Amino acid sequence: MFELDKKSNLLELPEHRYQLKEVDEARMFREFYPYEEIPKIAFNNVHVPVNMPSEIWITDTTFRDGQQSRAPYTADQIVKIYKLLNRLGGPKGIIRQTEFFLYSEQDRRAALECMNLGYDFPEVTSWIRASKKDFQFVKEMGIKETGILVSCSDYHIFHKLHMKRGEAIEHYLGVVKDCIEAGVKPRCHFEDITRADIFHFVIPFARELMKLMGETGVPIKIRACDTMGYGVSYPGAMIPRSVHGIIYNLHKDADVPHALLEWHGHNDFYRAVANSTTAWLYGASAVNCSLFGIGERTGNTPLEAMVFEYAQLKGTLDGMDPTAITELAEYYEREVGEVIPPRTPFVGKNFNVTRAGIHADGLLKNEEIYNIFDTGKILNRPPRVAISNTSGLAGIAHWMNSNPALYAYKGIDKNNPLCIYLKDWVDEQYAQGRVTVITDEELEELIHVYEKITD
Ligand SMILES: CC(C)C(=O)C(=O)O
Repeated sequence: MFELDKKSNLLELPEHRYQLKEVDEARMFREFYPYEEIPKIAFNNVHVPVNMPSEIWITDTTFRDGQQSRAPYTADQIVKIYKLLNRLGGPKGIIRQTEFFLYSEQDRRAALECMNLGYDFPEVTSWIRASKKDFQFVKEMGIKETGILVSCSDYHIFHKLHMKRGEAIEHYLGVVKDCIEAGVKPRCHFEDITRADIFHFVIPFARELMKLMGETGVPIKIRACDTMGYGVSYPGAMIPRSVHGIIYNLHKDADVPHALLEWHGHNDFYRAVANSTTAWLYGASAVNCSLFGIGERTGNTPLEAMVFEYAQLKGTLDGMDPTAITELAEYYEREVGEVIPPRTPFVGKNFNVTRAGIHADGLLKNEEIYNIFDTGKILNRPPRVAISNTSGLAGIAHWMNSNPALYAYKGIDKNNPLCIYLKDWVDEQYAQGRVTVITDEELEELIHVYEKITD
């Protein structure tokens, strides 16, 4: 286990915690991020309590972070996806908000069309340049909340903004005040929080924001952005990489209410889902996600994954309709031109396709043996078997039974002569040196041949 040397000042004395600390040079947290080496996960064995809010929900960034990493959606595509998000999130609004760019005419038209549908959820919010003019514009469009970028690591403060920490806070507070004055609720995106000085920048700044909230009576949201996907959820891991540490301290040391705390993750180290669930468990009501995880670089937390995390944690889907996930995936592949990798959980073409004969045999005897849940009922995707050299007669019979195109053969037994005919052909293929799986189309064609021979 990686341990820091004793001189490390990462363990702060409590009385120093809430004070902004000016530094002459950017603090790059080289102990964790040496750059020319793999980042390190350090442990100090500080454990914080699980404290899941009674109400948790999902917010969506498909049209913001999602669109940053791909060709823009057309307005019609946005409206179609928005409608499906509404159906997926259900009447209780488990998918509570979604955020829109408002830069181009097309962005604005799409946002207005979605608002005109009159749905309660997901609420349309915005993402704009932080200027008085743009806040006014958001207000005029009837949008009640906007995201504002408040980058919080020295990487950004020193090397992008060329400011000192105090200056950055002054600047951000000015922007937030302008937003409130324009009559729009601010959502502060704490960019790069997993490389930020939590006790000497993040907490003092969050406390200033909470003070402003007290003075104005306007709720100020804090979105903790793990911009580079460095966050970890391991017990005893050190801040600023510890997701639970960040959420716990924002709630406890800066008094940010659960309902105003949100987590935004990235998947650079394959941790986006676990980190988002951790944020819920340790006190953030909201996790920000994008459909199929489409977002900058390796992407964001996949929204569909958090639907299933929600259902598992809460023991209920709470009115969400996951069959909309299947429709969204089909729509993305058919109309949006996105290729969903076939092994992607819940949505990939093969997520519940079994290949090995022994597994297919089990699936045929009892579906539950090799299917994660009733994917037919919950996602409208019954489990399937793909045919290969290991499928066997049972696999072929299951493939026939689960193929909607072969309705006439429903209930066919593995000893039926047609199954034996197909298996002989499959065996012959592999005997001749084939290395790929057999496609549905090939087998369907062969069935037509068999029907003709036996007619
Ligand atoms: C730009 C910010 C808000 C972001 O999306 C992130 O930090 O990932």
